[in-house]
Amino acid sequence: MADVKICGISDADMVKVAAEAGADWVGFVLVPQSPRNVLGSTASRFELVIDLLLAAATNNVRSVVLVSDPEPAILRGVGGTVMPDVFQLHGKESPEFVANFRASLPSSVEVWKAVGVSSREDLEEAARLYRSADRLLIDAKPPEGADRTGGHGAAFDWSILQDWAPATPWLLAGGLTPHNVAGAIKATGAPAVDVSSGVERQRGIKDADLVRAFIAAAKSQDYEGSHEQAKHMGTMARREGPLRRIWRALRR
Ligand SMILES: O=C(O)c1ccccc1NCC(=O)[C@H](O)[C@H](O)COP(=O)(O)O
Repeated sequence: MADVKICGISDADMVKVAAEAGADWVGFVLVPQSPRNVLGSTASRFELVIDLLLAAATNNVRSVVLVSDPEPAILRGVGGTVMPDVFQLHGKESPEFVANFRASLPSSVEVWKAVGVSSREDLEEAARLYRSADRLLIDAKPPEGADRTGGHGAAFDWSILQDWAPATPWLLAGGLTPHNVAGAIKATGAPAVDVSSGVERQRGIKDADLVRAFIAAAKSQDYEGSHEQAKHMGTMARREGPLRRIWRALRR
């Protein structure tokens, strides 16, 4: 069963929704250009980040702080408050930066490196360069001229992943939705998946039913349907509770 990360959450209620639906990680974006940014611009810039990290801890779901070519002050600021379970580096961080950052943290905190790919060569290069990362997040390349590196709802050609077996654990990201995630897991063998746009009702605003539907589909791996069916599935997943969901999945 694939692990699931719901990325770009910006309020504590949605942390709870994702945790109750069975998410393995919740991600918080600290990138000012992002519509999901949770980093404030004033002296209390970490206030919301701290609230979200505490909400994740309270709801027993692992937290991922996402940064992109971060200023040292941001890393020091987060690390000096409530330590997340994971730092996800989603910019042009060099292999040396990743290795040094990894070495500076306790082993209980993971460092993930996100890479945009469009070819087999990109995948192989990422696996070779970023051996020190605890996980690779394999995403689509950002569109030409984009002001941020992720969260665009764009997929890449999954066929490049065929028989790819890197030494480093990895997650599949980019353009995943409740409708395509089960197929994506089947097609690629991804051990974990990540989503942001595909569970939003409008850019930057998460939809609780789509979050539930995505997690249910990723965990059962056999769901395909329309947007409305997906939302309905999310509602049913919420009503049924985890045992009933498992029972239904086993009966299929
Ligand atoms: O989500 C953002 O706005 C974002 C901004 C800057 C750097 C990375 C960002 N997101 C990274 C993620 O982990 C997304 O979940 C990943 O790119 C997949 O996004 P999507 O295709 O929208 O599901």
